[in-house]
Amino acid sequence: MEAVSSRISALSNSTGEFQLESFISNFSWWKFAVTALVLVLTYDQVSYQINKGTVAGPKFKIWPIIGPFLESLDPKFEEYYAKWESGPLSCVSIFHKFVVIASERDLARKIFHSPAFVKPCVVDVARKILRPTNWVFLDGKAHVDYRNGLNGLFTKKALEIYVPAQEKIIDKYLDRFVEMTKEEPSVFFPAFRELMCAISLKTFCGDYITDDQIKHIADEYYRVTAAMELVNFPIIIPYTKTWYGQRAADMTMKIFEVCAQAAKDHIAAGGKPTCIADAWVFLMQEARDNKTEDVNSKLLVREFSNKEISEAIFTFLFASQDASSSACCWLFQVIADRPEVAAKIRAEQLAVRNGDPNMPLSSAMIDEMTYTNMAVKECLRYRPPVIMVPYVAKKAYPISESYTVPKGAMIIPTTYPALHDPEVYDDPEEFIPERWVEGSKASKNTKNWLVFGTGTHVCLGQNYVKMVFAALVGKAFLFHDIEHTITPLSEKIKVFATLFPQDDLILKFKKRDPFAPTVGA
Ligand code: HEM
Repeated sequence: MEAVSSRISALSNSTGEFQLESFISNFSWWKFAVTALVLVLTYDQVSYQINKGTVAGPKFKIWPIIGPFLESLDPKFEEYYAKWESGPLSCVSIFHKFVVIASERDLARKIFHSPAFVKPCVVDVARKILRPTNWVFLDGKAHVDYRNGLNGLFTKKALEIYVPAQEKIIDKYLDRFVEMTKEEPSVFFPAFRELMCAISLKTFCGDYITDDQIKHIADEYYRVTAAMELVNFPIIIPYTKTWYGQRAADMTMKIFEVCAQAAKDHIAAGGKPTCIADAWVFLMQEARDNKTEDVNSKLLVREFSNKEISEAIFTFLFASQDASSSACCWLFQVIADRPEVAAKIRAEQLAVRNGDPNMPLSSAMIDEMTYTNMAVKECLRYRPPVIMVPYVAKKAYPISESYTVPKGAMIIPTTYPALHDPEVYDDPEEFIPERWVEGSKASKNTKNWLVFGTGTHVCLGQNYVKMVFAALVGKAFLFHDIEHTITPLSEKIKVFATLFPQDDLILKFKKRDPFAPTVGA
């Protein structure tokens, strides 16, 4: 009996081996490749279905593996808009990245306010460009503590210190714009990027940074923006976009390091703060000498190295440059197209200077510019520079009763839909500064005001932004006639990290008598 069964098993073994052998010998490479491909494609579609769950999105990944990668290289505002309209939560999958987009106000707010589940998501290459040691990559308590230490640089008292340096730069560039467009109108997208960069750099580094360095950084900075594409090769290869971006960032941080040391020398010699670098060193000194009662300032008690200060200042430039350039383009376009708004701004600018147009700017004066501030606020609502803020789920995140964002997925709160909500803003597609008068529906519904995000990562520079823009457009329109050449693309929106007019904004600046009657007020 045993002999029979062992023969049978030997036979079946040898048959099995024979079948396996012939299977392997018949299994050519192309069959292997096809099988592997089918498995990968099936896995890609199945994991997409599992992640997608109940949220809106294509039934299948129409482009297997890559998803809408090609569209992401040239993003269109209309495509984003269609996505937001497709449901309160919608999704896309690009390569291995699964992305959930929240277009409803309360869902967006919930994400901003869920630091236990989510943290800001930067493209992989950002860690290399901003350096892994940078404070922006801190999470939880470490982030809150570091950030509280920086708050002192953006208080009302601190912002006041930076106004004279900002005014000098504003005046210089406004004169340059007149000269630049003496013969004919010019495209202003690059000019406004340079202006924004110059204002930031003067605010951050005061007179420690030279005009040549400002020009050089402004010229090179676009390489940093260009390097931050959604999908990047994980290694920085020489002469690619990411390589140029990293070089531009390193060059800028080196300049900031030298400025940080100059600020330390200035404050040590008893100098008064004039810029952010000074203010930081000054607060550090006060904390060290135990001269401050402010709990947040006490967080600055340790010695921050020049490298650390330079990295943090670079994050201010990084956070501000694209968003501020976008806001600047829309503000000038929108006001130049509306003579009645320009007229009100001019009248107010003369009034806050008590009829003396040459009175230097101050933060108290900027506070008094009620209408100008409303125009700035309305422009930030009408064309919010940042329309989506990418976060990543640190763990499975139950965002609604029916949907849990999978761990590792990107989760993106939007700002645009809340800022164009017709229930809060009548005629949301119209630019109406008056909607912000005190006590109005718009100003009471603060939950919709997502221009600067909300929660633990809310924009550190938001008060700074409002002050700079009120100061800038105030002076620009008081002293200039600004003509906008309207083209069929002026109102069309281009996405380049933030939003811009598709024709890159064509303007002409002409000096005007600040006492000239304001037509249309
Ligand atoms: C119009 C101009 C600006 C807009 C629309 C804007 C908008 C934003 C938004 C939406 C966020 C994300 C907030 C969140 O996740 O809740 C942010 C973060 C940030 N912004 Fe701004 N920003 C502007 C200019 C600036 C400027 C001028 C500075 C600095 C001088 C700045 C510094 C920062 C920093 C440091 C963060 C990160 C804060 C953190 O992670 O704790 N921003 N900004």
